[in-house]
Amino acid sequence: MKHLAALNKYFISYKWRLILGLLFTAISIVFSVFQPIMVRQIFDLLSHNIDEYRILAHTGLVGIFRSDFTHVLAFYGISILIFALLSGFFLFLQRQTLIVMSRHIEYDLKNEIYQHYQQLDLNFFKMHRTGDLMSRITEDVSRIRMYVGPAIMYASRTLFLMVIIVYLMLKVNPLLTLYTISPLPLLALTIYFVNRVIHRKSERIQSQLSNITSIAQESYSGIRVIKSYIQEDASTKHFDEASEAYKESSISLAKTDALFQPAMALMIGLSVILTIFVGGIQVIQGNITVGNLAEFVIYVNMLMFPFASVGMVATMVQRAAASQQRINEFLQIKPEIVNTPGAKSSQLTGDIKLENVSFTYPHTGITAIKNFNLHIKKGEKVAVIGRTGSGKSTLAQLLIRMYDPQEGAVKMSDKNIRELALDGLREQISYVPQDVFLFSDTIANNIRFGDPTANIEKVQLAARQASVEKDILSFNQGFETEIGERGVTLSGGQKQRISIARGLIKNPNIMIFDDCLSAVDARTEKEIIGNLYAYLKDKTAIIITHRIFALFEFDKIIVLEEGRIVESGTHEELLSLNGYYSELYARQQRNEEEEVNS
Ligand SMILES: Nc1ncnc2c1ncn2[C@@H]1O[C@H](COP(=O)(O)OP(=O)(O)OP(=O)(O)O)[C@@H](O)[C@H]1O
Repeated sequence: MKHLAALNKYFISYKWRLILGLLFTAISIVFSVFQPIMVRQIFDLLSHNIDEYRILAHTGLVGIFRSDFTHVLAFYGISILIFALLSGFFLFLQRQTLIVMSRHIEYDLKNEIYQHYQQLDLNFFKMHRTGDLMSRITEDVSRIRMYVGPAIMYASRTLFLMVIIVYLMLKVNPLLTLYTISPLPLLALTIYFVNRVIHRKSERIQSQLSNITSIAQESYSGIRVIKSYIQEDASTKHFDEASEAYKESSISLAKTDALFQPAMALMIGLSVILTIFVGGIQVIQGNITVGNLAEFVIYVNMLMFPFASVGMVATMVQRAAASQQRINEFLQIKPEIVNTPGAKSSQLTGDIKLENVSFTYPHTGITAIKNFNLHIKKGEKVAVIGRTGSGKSTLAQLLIRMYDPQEGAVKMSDKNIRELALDGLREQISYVPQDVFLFSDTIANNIRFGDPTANIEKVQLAARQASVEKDILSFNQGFETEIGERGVTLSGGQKQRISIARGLIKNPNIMIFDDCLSAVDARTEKEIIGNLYAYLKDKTAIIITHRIFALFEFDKIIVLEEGRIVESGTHEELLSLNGYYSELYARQQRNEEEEVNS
């Protein structure tokens, strides 16, 4: 329960809605208890006057009596209707305040979690599954909403109703009150336990449903692999099994659900019988009137649902507490990569130094960069080459401060990047990652992601520089073509070049390309490199690659192995070393010759 205290700040910011909601609840209940009081008065009026009516029945006065009585009954009927309308109106206002408040809190909480996710660093995302992140922002927040809305509404209604009705009942007859309300706690308890069973079954169904969804999703995205390995039947069988389990659980839940309403009706019936039985004796003994008995029967009915909701509210609160605990776990995680106190933005010229840098991935213990020293001067073009897993991408991640090294310093324009404002640093570096990620949006907007203020001419220029403009114009809708699930499927090379265009449009002083030409053919690669020459003229560029770009004149080429620089120099210098670089170059030359010959 203590976890729910985290929500108090929302109750404080929506205090007026909460207070008004509770006030409307109380007013609606006050109007609703007029109905049993009036019914009692009608019954009493009837039973007092019935003898008089019998006496007058054979005289001419009966007509006058009947017409007067009809007027009285009509008055009561209209009054009951007016009070019911007033009670309903305030019930409407109660929902408008409390339920609307719960929607606002749901919205704020989702935003708070989403914003927090945006602040957290890569390490957090490596350590938690996407499904887990999603379920906390969707399912857990929905459960919190049930607590901040319906649970508060039902609980306050039950409380007000109980206080008022029990007070009115006690005024009439304490003994009958005791008999009437004694089955109610039992009802609340029964509903609580039935609800727990329903909840447990629903949880199982929910997880089976998400299992079915992921099986389906995986098989749609992997449909080419499934078809080429002729695994359609196996895939269908897998889906069938998951569906069967889901069906069984759903039927079992339906059975429990079917018990719920009859159990409630039985409880209400038993309470009404008890009230009529004990109340009837009290009427015969002259302790209460027939009107009181009718009044009590209505009270019992009025108390039933609120009491049944006590069980539901208890379950809602328990579930919300568990969800809030899960949400708090994430909200309490502090990002590790943050602005250090006094961090300032500073203009970066493109001078980069790595001094004795060592970096170990915290959750795997893999040391990807070891005692690394490198100086890249302003405007230099540097190629980083090395076997897979040698630490090339890690080096790029350290430069844009996705991680902080455990030892040594990364300096830009002679300032440790830890002392620079994080946004300012990342704004001045364009990083084109190895794994292309494009959003389900238009091509233009995907490129514009690098510079949201860019006009279409700038977008077109970036696409031209990345040698993808022709491809884009070949689509019917050109730059406005939607990509992603519902749009055009792009080839691997097209995606890579759009990703490059996104990096180029940003136009900063420092560019990092992380193996982002692997999916383009040799001719396109030459074209892009030709364009890049002019573009990168005054910029510092780090090009991580598996392939040697002999055409590009790098100021420096470094070869990494197990997180260390093992070779460094110009193209000619490295060739003369007869090491990894010259071996890679010879292999590449052979492949190219074979391609030409074939
Ligand atoms: N996020 C991560 N968490 C833990 N270990 C990682 C992570 N990323 C990379 N590593 C490990 O660090 C080492 C260096 O990886 P890195 O991605 O920097 O190599 P790379 O040279 O870029 O490889 P490739 O050319 O295949 O992209 C590898 O052993 C890899 O398994």
